Amino acid sequence: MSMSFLVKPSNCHHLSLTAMAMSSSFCPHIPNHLRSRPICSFPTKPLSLSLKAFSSQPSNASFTDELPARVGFLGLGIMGSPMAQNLIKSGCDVTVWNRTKSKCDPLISLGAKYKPSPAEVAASCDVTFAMLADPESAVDVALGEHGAVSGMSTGKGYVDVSTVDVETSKLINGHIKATGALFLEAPVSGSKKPAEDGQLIFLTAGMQSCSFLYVHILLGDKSLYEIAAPLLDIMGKSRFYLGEVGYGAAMKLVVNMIMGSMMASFSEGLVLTEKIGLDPKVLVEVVSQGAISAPMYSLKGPSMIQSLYPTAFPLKHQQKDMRLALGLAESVSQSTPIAAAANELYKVAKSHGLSDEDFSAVIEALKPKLKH
Ligand SMILES: NC(=O)C1=CN([C@@H]2O[C@H](COP(=O)(O)OP(=O)(O)OC[C@H]3O[C@@H](n4cnc5c(N)ncnc54)[C@H](OP(=O)(O)O)[C@@H]3O)[C@@H](O)[C@H]2O)C=CC1
Ligand SMILES: O=CC(=O)O
Repeated sequence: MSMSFLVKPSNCHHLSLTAMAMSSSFCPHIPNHLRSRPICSFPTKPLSLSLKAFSSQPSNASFTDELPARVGFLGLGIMGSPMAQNLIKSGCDVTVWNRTKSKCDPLISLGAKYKPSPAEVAASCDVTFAMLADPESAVDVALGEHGAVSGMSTGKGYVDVSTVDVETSKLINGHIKATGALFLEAPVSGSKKPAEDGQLIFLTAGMQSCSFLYVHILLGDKSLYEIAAPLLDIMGKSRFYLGEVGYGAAMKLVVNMIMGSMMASFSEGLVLTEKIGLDPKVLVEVVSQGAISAPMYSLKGPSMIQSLYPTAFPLKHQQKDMRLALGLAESVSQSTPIAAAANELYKVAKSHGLSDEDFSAVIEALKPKLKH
């Protein structure tokens, strides 16, 4: 039997841990030069076990009223821009960076500072957020040349809110913590509108594990979660702390695996309704009144019927999440046949040039004539 504890280390002797680097070796996007580096440091003695049982729970309480003085934001796409905007509007001192510099301009007009690299943002801020497209870009921005890690040091924190796989999150965690800084993974549930409205749901985790015989010990504390809490509360409506790094990423992938399958199934219902001569608008109405009602169907159904897919959540990201969720299921030999079938539909949609449309464009993969 394995048990989990929160461990509060009271001393800071550091130990390089290569096991995590090895665990990342099956991650094809991880650059070779990072695979062999010792990537993780953590306090080793004395391990003063506080023995507080590990738990996951939603929280709405703020741990502190104080906002971190300087906040960095890397990645200003559909999600990153409104999230950073909400921080600026709430009075935070925000410094931004984006690969395509022009996306920084609207935020600079709102009062944000600009630095020309992730390293310089991290070096000039107390807490730096990253909202990148996928595992490859999250690794590039954190660990690449002039990446955020080069600007991190003791007393700083890095919060990765991108949707990535468990191995990527652990890899970035290891490199950030090796600088003496703190790491929190905090992917979000909620799309463009919830990001604009400050209504996101954060799925966070920041500890790391170590096994002694049959005892599974969690190392680290929740301090970055507590420091970042007021910022998360500006951008979101709720936050969950799920313990060990990887559980936030995994929860997000499970949620999006369900969402991707739901959208594929809804798409089949809409095209079948139309084909048999029923009005798909009525289907949307019927669904909205019953037990399978979901905001997503009511929100996206009417535009799907008109073959319109204004992008809130790009289809390429939904397919990425299906792929990563299937990998997660594979890692524990769990059968997920519905998600696997849905993933095929997203792949077909991508092959027809629908990657940058909203993920509801997956319905086009079911039509004899594709929109594009
Ligand atoms: N949109 C949504 O509804 C939601 C998205 N998510 C997740 O949030 C993350 C961001 O999504 P979203 O904002 O929609 O995506 P976008 O595609 O709009 O933005 C992606 C961001 O990543 C940057 N980027 C991509 N590749 C690289 C790279 N190689 N190096 C540096 N920067 C790079 C882009 O920079 P550039 O501008 O230069 O291209 C951009 O800032 C994804 O992981 C997604 O799965 C989570 C919840 C909801
Ligand atoms: O990841 C997408 C979302 O809507 O959540």
